[in-house]
Amino acid sequence: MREIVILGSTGSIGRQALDVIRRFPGELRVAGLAAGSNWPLMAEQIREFRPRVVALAREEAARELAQNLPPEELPDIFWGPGGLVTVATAADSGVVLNALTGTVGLGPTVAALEKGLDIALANKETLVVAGELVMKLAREKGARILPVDSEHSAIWQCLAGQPRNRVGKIILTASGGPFRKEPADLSRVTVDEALAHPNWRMGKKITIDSATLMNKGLEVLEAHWLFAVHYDQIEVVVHPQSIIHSMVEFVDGSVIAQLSLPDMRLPIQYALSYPDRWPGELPRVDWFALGELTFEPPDTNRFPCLALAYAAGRTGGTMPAVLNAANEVAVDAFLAGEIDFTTIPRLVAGVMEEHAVIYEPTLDEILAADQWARRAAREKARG
Ligand SMILES: NC(=O)C1=CN([C@@H]2O[C@H](COP(=O)(O)OP(=O)(O)OC[C@H]3O[C@@H](n4cnc5c(N)ncnc54)[C@H](OP(=O)(O)O)[C@@H]3O)[C@@H](O)[C@H]2O)C=CC1
Ligand SMILES: CC(=O)[C@@H](O)[C@H](O)COP(=O)(O)O
Ligand SMILES: [Mn+2]
Repeated sequence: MREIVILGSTGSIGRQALDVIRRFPGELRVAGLAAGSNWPLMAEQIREFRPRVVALAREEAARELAQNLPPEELPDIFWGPGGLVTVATAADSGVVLNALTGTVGLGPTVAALEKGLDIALANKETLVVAGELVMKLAREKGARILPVDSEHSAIWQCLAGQPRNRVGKIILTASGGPFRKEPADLSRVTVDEALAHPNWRMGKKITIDSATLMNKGLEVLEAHWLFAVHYDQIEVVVHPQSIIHSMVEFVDGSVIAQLSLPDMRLPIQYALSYPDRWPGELPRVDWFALGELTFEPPDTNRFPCLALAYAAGRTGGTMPAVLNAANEVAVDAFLAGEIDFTTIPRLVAGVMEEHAVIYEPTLDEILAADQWARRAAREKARG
């Protein structure tokens, strides 16, 4: 029986992970859960999955949770960043699934790795912000980082059994988002339009990132760290159907791709079953109903965030943390109706231009750069 801790259990990935666990009661059991403010859903999850330990973002939410569960069903309840770390390190073995959104995912990832625990990583911001430190820590502690992001799960599967020094390039597929072709003027798109992803139902932050193509940019950095490939070896190809989740081209010109219907339960399940594959009833590709699979280059004039992410990755040091933090603030401001869609890349670029990069930063220097970028981005968002 594999013990699973889920950080972000009330979110899109967290809920789908619990659905996977529900399907494999003989293989997986929930040891701990953590979430932000959604205590009513957390209460339901506790009743069904009986974790030993849980955490919420704030003390008031934790109190509400405790008051709304019968004493015999009460797990140990914690809160705040410390609570996240307590839950992340609650098991002595098994897998910690990090499905938190944003930089808040970094602290518990580091804590779990320090303890030598394997991480199933959906929270791409962890690697964007501190990829070098996180990968080094995982190597030192003998812990595995199991990719959950669909593209990185695909690449991981394509690389299985292949010589790592024979990779020519990684081809990251992108849906292109809801504004791939239109409208011509992106400054007037609404929040609802930006949240209408053509293929995936996800949390708000990643859905806006998909619409700006920042999601693909963050995934370029994530691939760089996970698979130790240079930025010149990572190509983004727009594939609007989201059936091919990514590909690897080897030095002899052969290309291996991973295909499936767009359903995150598959990469989640693979990370939790690895190195095995478990039989299941997730929807299958119907080849004759599929229609065309098409490919086109990304338009970086229309979507400058992709180029900004490559630039931040190539610069290195604290720049990726600044890119990520400025983007988090910009996305929040767009969702709150404070800035328009085209201001997101302009704001991120402006903050990056003002940043004095620290190379080979410590974790504290990365966190300080993150805080600086948030302040700078908030000022710009206020105009
Ligand atoms: N959704 C998807 O299909 C995919 C997501 N990813 C990545 O996975 C991660 C999660 O995405 P997604 O599931 O869509 O996001 P959601 O917004 O749906 O869920 C985020 C989760 O994090 C919790 N959370 C937020 N802030 C805090 C905090 N301060 N302390 C504790 N918990 C907190 C939320 O709790 P609450 O709701 O209770 O506030 C929620 O459980 C992101 O990094 C995303 O980029 C990657 C590939 C696909
Ligand atoms: C499901 C998943 O992994 C998302 O990151 C997805 O890739 C978003 O789609 P885009 O290709 O539009 O960014
Ligand atoms: Mn992805």
